[in-house]
Amino acid sequence: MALSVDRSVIRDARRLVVKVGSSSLTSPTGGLDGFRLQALSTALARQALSGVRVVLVSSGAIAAGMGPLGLTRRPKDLATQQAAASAGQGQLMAAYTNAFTLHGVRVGQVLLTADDMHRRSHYVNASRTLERLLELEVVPIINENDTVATDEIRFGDNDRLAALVAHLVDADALLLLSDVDALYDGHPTEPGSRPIRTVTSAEQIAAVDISGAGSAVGTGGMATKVAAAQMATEEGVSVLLTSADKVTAALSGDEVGTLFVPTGSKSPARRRWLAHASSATGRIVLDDGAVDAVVSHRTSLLPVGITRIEGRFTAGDTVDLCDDRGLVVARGLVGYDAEELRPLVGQRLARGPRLRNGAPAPRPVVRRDDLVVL
Ligand SMILES: Nc1ncnc2c1ncn2[C@@H]1O[C@H](COP(=O)(O)OP(=O)(O)O)[C@@H](O)[C@H]1O
Ligand SMILES: N[C@@H](CCC(=O)OP(=O)(O)O)C(=O)O
Repeated sequence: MALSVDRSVIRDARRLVVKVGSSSLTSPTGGLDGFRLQALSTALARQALSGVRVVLVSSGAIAAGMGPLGLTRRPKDLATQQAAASAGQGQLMAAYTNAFTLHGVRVGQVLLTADDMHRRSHYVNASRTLERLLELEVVPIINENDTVATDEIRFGDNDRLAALVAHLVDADALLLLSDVDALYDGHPTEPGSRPIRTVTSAEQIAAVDISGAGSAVGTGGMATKVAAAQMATEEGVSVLLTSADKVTAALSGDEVGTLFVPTGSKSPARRRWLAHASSATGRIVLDDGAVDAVVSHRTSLLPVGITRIEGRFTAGDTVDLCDDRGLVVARGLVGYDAEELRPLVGQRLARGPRLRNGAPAPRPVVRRDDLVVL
């Protein structure tokens, strides 16, 4: 696959997801910075008016809610974060609605929790809604539904959410806008740190220090941005990371920021969901023969290859398929309830489609079309 390392892929993207972090929308004392939000909205409205399908993933609800709640620092406990998000999300959407409306562009609020991605039916529903908004030439503005997201069902950060949205809407490109203009080969505050212009593989930046704390109002930090870029590029999406004040240059394809080049090609939507958005409710341990069959030959998983099952899953759930050392080698939709499958574990098939006791051969535990090798 020819490596496209120039930024025209961002300029020419017909479907573009843009993620903007809290630090790029708020003033140093917290609260929304109307000027910065307006500047971003103008750039994105112009892109939308040129015919590009734009989806905005915007942080900033918690930061926007700090002022009204009299908070001078980002709250650390979940309940106060949720209260701040509740007070701030409305302000965030009001500001975006006014800013985009100045350009005659309509926006729509979409709040998601990780559960909306984990459940296949919810994922398909979110995809359908976003598709309809784009057809109606509305710019969807997405944020995590912080007010109802509990620890178990949080995305945790909008960088990961943005990568999942890029999969969901079949984006050509993902633009990550932050308070730093690129990924640096060391913490940007360290003397001698230099921007990395192009990333072609995870190995290339494995040694880069991205652990440094993010902004006072942010959640993700650089680690979540790199993880999001890798999740997107695995599925053929080009990713550009730069600062929000460079959005116009980025959308023009100028040589700004760090470009993460696609490392894989787009897989079918169902496999994309299985590999990145689904969440396993159980584990099935395979013997070596079954691992080879599933991983190397992409066959369905039959009871005979199973040595153990863990968890209380039901038919249709997502389960992890592991080898005997516990390494997850694949993920798939299981065709049995755990209690129904337990007695069949290890069952040897007689020759042909019958068990030794003459009973008809059981249906596959995970059909080949319902599994993805990780
Ligand atoms: N190697 C690195 N290159 C660039 N920035 C880094 C690096 N390591 C840590 N950072 C920090 O990550 C921060 C961006 O994360 P964050 O503050 O959460 O932004 P946002 O609010 O946009 O999500 C930068 O401000 C920077 O201080
Ligand atoms: N949903 C949260 C954003 C969480 C988040 O990822 O923030 P950031 O690291 O600034 O992108 C909010 O709106 O404040």
